[in-house]
Amino acid sequence: MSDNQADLIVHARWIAPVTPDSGVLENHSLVVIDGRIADILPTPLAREKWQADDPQTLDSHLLIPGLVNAHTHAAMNLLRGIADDLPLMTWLEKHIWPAEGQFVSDSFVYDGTLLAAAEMIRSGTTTFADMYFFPASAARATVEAGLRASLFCPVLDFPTPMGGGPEDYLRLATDAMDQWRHEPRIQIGFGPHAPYTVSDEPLEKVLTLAEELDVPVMMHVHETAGEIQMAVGNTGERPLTRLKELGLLSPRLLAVHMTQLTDDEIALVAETGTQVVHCPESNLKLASGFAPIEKLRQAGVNVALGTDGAASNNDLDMIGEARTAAFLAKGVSLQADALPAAEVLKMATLNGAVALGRDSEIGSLEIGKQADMVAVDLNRIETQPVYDPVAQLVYAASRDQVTHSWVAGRCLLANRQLTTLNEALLLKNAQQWQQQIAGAEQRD
Ligand SMILES: CSC[C@H]1O[C@@H](n2cnc3c(O)ncnc32)[C@H](O)[C@@H]1O
Ligand SMILES: [Zn+2]
Repeated sequence: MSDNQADLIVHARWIAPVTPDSGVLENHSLVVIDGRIADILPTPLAREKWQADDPQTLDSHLLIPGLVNAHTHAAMNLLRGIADDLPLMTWLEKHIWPAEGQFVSDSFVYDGTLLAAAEMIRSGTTTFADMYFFPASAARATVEAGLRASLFCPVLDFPTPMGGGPEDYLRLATDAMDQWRHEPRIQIGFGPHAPYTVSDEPLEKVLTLAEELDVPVMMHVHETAGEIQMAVGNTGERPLTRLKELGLLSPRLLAVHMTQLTDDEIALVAETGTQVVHCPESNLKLASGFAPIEKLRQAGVNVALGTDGAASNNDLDMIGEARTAAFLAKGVSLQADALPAAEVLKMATLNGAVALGRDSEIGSLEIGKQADMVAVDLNRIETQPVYDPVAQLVYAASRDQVTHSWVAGRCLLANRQLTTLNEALLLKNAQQWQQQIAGAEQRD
């Protein structure tokens, strides 16, 4: 027996490390020490070289890097189904913003983020990028769930339950950065909502602070044709031109949606190294348009994948989102080879980590990186037989096939059981919020 003691060993039927030249490894094992990947090697060798108290043998499973949901509004899980089948601005102005104005609070965000965390863990996400109110409550929920998050603090021109205006929002954001700077699983950034809700002066302050503090910035950009028409009507300029003039286009910016792009704008996004986050299901459901993903990729832009919030998607299922992204890219480009399965898996993992500036730690399964990974059982009627495990994951598997999840080597899902969260309590809280919110809607 070997004297190389590991904290965790996973013997997997397949491992997709999402590294440039490794493809899919068959009958390999992944070894974890102190939360990091210490070794990846053929299982017979691993059995000789390493030992662990409770090795996991997952002999019909594909092990992948934890999925990185690069854009969501986690607490909006409590608003799932409140307003459907509407275009963006009607949805926001007539339903979502009034509901948020009435109900969003510290406890709403804490309970909503915990509910979302459970859904994310059960569907293979280990890191999420969130843009929502009361980020300190979201951070508390994230730490309790054991997930990793990049929390983008809102900045808007107008008052909300969280603050009276830009000065408040900027102060709250820098306070949150200070408060969470010692928690390695939490990253805090700035989240100016959109070009149509944030004026030039606060955007200039966001840029100065983001550069000074070296943090990322996330913004909804070019989500609909209406957004462009409104900006051109009011200022004569398209929003992306304005952001360029303000100096915001850079690798620090995660531009979410980007469904309306000219070829020149695609070149500009590529030149400036701006990150794009694609949310195909939200764009489809709100009838916002289609992001030209294949053109962006061909231009060398890093494209990550996000679900957006559960009130516009209506789920936080990154496996489903990956399938939609692949099909949509093929449909929009009329090229069947657009966004192949391995590329879309990279978009859902490593590209998200790159967009968040966290790829030295997460996004792929490599020695030295954090042991953030999930196992998907392919031994189901729906995914047998297996010729290509990554194609099976993207084109045929469902999120309920995610059996195990680990963040920094800590198990958050074991045989589909949540280990950090109390499912019964989450359900009870969700139902209580529904009664309160639906009751108020009836009285209005
Ligand atoms: C400033 S906190 C986030 C803010 O964004 C709203 N929101 C959710 N989804 C979208 C979307 O697709 N486009 C624009 N704004 C969105 C959310 O309700 C919060 O108010
Ligand atoms: Zn959004």
